[in-house]
Amino acid sequence: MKRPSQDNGRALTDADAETPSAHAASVPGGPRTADTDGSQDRAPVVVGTPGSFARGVLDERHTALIERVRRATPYPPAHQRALDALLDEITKGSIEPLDDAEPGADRWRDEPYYGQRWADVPFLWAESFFYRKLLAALGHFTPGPWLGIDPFAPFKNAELAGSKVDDELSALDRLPALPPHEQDRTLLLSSLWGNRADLGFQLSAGEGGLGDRVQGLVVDDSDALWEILATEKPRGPGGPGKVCLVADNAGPELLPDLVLADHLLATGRAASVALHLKPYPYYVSDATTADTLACLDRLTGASGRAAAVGERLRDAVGDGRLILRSHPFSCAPHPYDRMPADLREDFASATVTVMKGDLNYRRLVGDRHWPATTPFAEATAYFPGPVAALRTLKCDVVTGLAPGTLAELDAGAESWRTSGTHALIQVRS
Ligand SMILES: O=P(O)(O)OC[C@H]1O[C@](O)(CO)[C@@H](O)[C@@H]1O
Repeated sequence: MKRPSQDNGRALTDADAETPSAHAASVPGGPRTADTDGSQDRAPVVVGTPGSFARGVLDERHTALIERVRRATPYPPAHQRALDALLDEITKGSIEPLDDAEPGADRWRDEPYYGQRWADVPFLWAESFFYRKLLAALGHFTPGPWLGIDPFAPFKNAELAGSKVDDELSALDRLPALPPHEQDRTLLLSSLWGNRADLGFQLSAGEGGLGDRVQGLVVDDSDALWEILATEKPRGPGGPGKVCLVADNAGPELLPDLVLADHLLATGRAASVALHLKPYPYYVSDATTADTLACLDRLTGASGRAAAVGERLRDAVGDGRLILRSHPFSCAPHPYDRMPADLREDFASATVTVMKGDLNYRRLVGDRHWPATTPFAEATAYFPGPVAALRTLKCDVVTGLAPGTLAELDAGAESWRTSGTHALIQVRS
């Protein structure tokens, strides 16, 4: 795999990345090359035919996930039967609405896709509704003994307890030896690459595990992000403002996100950080409030600098500088251009909103077949304030690539869009 040599005029050097080689994990269907197919430009991604990336997610990841969930927790017969019915529906049937008795079913009542084949509807909608139906099958919202039980908790807990996390937390002790700008960059990249810790993605990574990450970023607008956050800029009367950090995965991704949040607070880049979490378990490992509290415990239970970060963050929750939010729209099956007014106001009042991960990226740019060279600013023009995307590439959708970068990527490993080996930092000021 050749490395892209430049993007937006910036050299793609990245001393912090692990390795220059890319061993691409195989992704069913491989990438769509919509930019060479004018008829697909800007069309929403639909699940589509066998061989497409999206279809592979539905046919392979979702079916595998049902079996993993079933094995991880001893569910009673009614739940087992509901899982069987869901498996049957997604493999052979058409989309059935939620049962009228399901708590919160009214939120989904007016969706337009019931009765259609799963293959024929927007990918974003199909994935989101699958997770909602999985929770319904397991009684997650139904008053009773299974209310609020997270079916993904066994996987999340195992990952958070792992020794890889110990290593990453102890690496924080080496941070003070770096000059300030390198501390900034190390923590930003650690949050970015933490996005590979996505349990849904790992379901299809195969026995070889995740491919090696590629040195350098396909787009690196990090200077623009630090510029937005610059402490020496003239400030409003209240000094530094609020940063919205829209979290993605729990555990090994959320930990570096929390460390970054602490760094923004401690260095005066932010007076407060609003951490947007999922209101319920979603996309396997997406972070909820419970996952955040588990990460805070993991930090405070560590030694050295990690423990100090954990204590500071606990204090920050206590005095309102770290604000935990879980807006219902965070689990909605729609792009952010349909966000409700209260969420829009939250993002509009932030110095910058940092969107973590692949799904947030898809929702930010609308999960469309954009030509990959479409400016990121164009795809996010509707967003109510400065916005940054920190994402490893795990789906077909991408914007903001320089033509030369795109040509180099297309000449390399076929799966660069979906293998999680490449990453980007994009900013719209
Ligand atoms: O955790 P992330 O980075 O949002 O990724 C979610 C994953 O799920 C997908 O939406 C497909 O299941 C991919 O885009 C991505 O691999």
